[in-house]
Amino acid sequence: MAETDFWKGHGTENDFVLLPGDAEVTPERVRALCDRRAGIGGDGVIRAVGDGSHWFMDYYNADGSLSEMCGNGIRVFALHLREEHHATFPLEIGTRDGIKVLSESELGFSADMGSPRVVGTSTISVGDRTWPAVHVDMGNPHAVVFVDDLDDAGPLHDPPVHDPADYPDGVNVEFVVRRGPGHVAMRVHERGSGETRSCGTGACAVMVAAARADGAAYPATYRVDVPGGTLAVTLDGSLDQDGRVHLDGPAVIVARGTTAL
Ligand SMILES: N[C@@H](CCC[C@H](N)C(=O)O)C(=O)O
Repeated sequence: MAETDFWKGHGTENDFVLLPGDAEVTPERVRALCDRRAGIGGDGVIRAVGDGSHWFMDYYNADGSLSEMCGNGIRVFALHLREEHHATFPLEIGTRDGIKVLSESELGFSADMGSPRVVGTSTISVGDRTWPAVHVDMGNPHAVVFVDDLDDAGPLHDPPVHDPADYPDGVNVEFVVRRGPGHVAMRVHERGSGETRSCGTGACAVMVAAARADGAAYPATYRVDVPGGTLAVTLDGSLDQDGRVHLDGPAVIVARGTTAL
């Protein structure tokens, strides 16, 4: 594979390898880059496709599969564009789920994630345990499972079992506990990446499911704790009136270099 520049970054420890727009990307190359022992290591790869004024986040999961959207990745991508390409904000970024607008914030960056869709209910199983799940579409698919304790789901070495009729393209599964009013904590098993330290779209799905269950008054902001840190998620209006979700959190670049992987 031809040598290419790379950057490594994370948002609440959901970590990504960033590549320039002319880098060749194949599923094999994504897997090699994301390998935590033989590669750089990451939950996904982001290719920065653009011409200096229009940008597209070309996102891949660690197993080489595509996803429509990545909420933590888009903040890291925004930081990369500011540092390496002099991008100014607010900034429109294209994704497979359409255009997202990124703004600078006290925490780092805030992303307008659009209007969520609560599709219905489903079930999720791990081992001999089965829970009801709320199906939330954030552009990518999520199953939100309220549990008594975050350890209830066990070590999550294998993907939780979902109903393929509800999720024909697979699903990201969030296990959630309540910590207090407007405050939840979650673990996530990501489609294509396994258990990760955070998931931005997952935090949005969790907030939407929790606020809906709480009968929250809008705008509502929830603190969402993840193993890798804390995110703030705001729903600016009711779901019936196409309220939009805003995801706010940190972004960090930790390394840059070249790789022939
Ligand atoms: N970690 C991401 C979500 C990445 C995509 C996901 N695994 C999928 O396949 O939909 C986030 O921060 O949102």
